[in-house]
Amino acid sequence: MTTAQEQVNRILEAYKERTINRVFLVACGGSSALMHPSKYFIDREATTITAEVYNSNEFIYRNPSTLGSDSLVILCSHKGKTPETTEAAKFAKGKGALTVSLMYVETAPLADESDFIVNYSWAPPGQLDAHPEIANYAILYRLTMGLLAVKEGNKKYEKLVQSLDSLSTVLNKAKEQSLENAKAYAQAAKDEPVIYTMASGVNYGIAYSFAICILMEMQWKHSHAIHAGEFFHGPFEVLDKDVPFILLMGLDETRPMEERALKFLKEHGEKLLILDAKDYDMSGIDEEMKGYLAPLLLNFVLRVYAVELAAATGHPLETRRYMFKVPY
Ligand SMILES: O=P(O)(O)OC[C@H]1O[C@](O)(CO)[C@@H](O)[C@@H]1O
Repeated sequence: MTTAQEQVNRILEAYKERTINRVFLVACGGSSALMHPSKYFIDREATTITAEVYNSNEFIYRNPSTLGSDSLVILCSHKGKTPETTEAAKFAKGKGALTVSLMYVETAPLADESDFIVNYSWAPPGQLDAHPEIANYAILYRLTMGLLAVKEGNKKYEKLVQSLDSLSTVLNKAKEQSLENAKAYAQAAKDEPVIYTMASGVNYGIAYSFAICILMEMQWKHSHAIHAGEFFHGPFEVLDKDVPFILLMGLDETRPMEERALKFLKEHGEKLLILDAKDYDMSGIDEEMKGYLAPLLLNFVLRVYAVELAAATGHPLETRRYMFKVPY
């Protein structure tokens, strides 16, 4: 097997051979959540290229009229077996798009329907990946920052590659710093029937994945990922001293929205978990990359909390009643 970096390099070469003016980021569930930071990056930095995040099934039903030979479609599925995502790759290829699929296995139905694949590194929740610099979030940034480097001369790709060398150290320190707090939080929150998550900008996808994958899928707790700007347009009405909220504070341009939500949460709520990227040591990460890489840090820290929550609830993260068990 070639290394993920070699696979990425080949894809960056392939970008040079074609016109690309639109990126579709297509996946389901947790794999969809991890596409959001890359859309944020393209929205902020690209001058000629746009990006959209689609659920795989909706991508086919909605059938965007701009999907065609000038499109890059990036798909992701952990084991490359989610049927909607394989169908979406086939659909995109049929429209003439360049299809690139991420998965952590070497062979899978999704690979068969894609022009290129990247095999990313993967570790179970809360465990430090031996190679976080080539885990899924990092690969997505390599592919999207690499795209803007190739097509628009954007300089962030080099800064990304250098910064990713320090990611392992950053995450290691974050785990040490979080473990005791995570254990205490898990004891306090284990019997809560509902926990809301909130974030904005580059971190919204992280809040979404913690709500739908960790709390709902893996802990069977009610949840909803609330956008920090949308909080004031409905959701804040449920806030009270006994309603738990998790707020992610990032380092990106939308942080003022999270700060506004924090102020209100502190005034009217009590059961709050605030995870602020500012509180972690991000030495080695380029200043210009800290905002973009904060979701990788916060996502990892949240997984440390997830492991402790599962231990406290006695509900293993692997337990499912429907997923992969009944027809759907
Ligand atoms: O397509 P993937 O990434 O293999 O996803 C399969 C499942 O894994 C999750 O991402 C997390 O368990 C779910 O949301 C999804 O249904």
